[in-house]
Amino acid sequence: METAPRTVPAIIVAIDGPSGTGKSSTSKAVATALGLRYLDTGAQYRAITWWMVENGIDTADAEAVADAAAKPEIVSGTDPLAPTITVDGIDVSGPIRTQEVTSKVSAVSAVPRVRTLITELQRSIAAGAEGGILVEGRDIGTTVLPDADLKVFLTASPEARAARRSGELKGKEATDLAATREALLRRDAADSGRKTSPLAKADDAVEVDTSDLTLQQVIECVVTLVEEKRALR
Ligand SMILES: Nc1ncnc2c1ncn2[C@@H]1O[C@H](COP(=O)(O)OP(=O)(O)OP(=O)(O)O)[C@@H](O)[C@H]1O
Ligand SMILES: Nc1ccn([C@@H]2O[C@H](COP(=O)(O)O)[C@@H](O)[C@H]2O)c(=O)n1
Repeated sequence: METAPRTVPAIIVAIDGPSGTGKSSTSKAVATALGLRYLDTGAQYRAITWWMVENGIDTADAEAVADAAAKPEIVSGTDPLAPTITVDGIDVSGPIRTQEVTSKVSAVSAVPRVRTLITELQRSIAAGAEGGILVEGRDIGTTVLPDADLKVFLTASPEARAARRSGELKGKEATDLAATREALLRRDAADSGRKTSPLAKADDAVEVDTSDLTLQQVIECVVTLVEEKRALR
């Protein structure tokens, strides 16, 4: 008797956590290893922030941001080996990483209308990912995909995160460790303190403290968690 080939059911994985805890690096590697699509939701909030700046909208004016929020068309490519992000057809993968965008993104992402629109976009991308998807951000497990099969919440000490970020910036911008640490903590405080869908750990998320783990160890840990979930389905 012929047996049908065993298909792996699509799995939805949510990875959340504060800035610099390793969400993007871990998520891309895990999605690549397991054949999942990958969505960087921070890039989407950065993209809408970039558009506001480009179009002269005061990002501190929540009403102006809300009024303009539906205008840009944001498109995310979900190949974990080459994720892409465009706004109205323009590749913004570089410009969304500037200091200016980083310093303004928390204000823009706190505007409820922005969150509603971006959350809808994220849910439609996840629903269309036939082979499963890994979505990383701040509110994926709590709000965007509360029924995700696996939720992981990455943490790391502010010192470890600042050291990692300073390592990235070396040679490009000033690498003052204390200033980097303060900037990270300021962004976390704004993201955790907003009213709508703040940065938070879902009750059913597995917390992984990455402070003393190498990136490879974190990747292996998350791969194991996904494989355990898959085995149960
Ligand atoms: N466990 C780890 N050990 C050492 N370095 C790490 C580890 N995890 C990530 N890194 C490094 O830390 C930096 C930040 O990682 P990454 O961008 O993945 O974090 P993030 O949580 O996605 O940050 P953000 O939310 O600000 O986008 C990168 O340079 C990455 O290579
Ligand atoms: N689910 C999310 C993801 C991100 N944000 C906001 O975007 C900022 C940038 O995120 P990075 O991961 O690229 O650093 C982040 O500071 C948040 O303000 C969000 O609100 N929800």
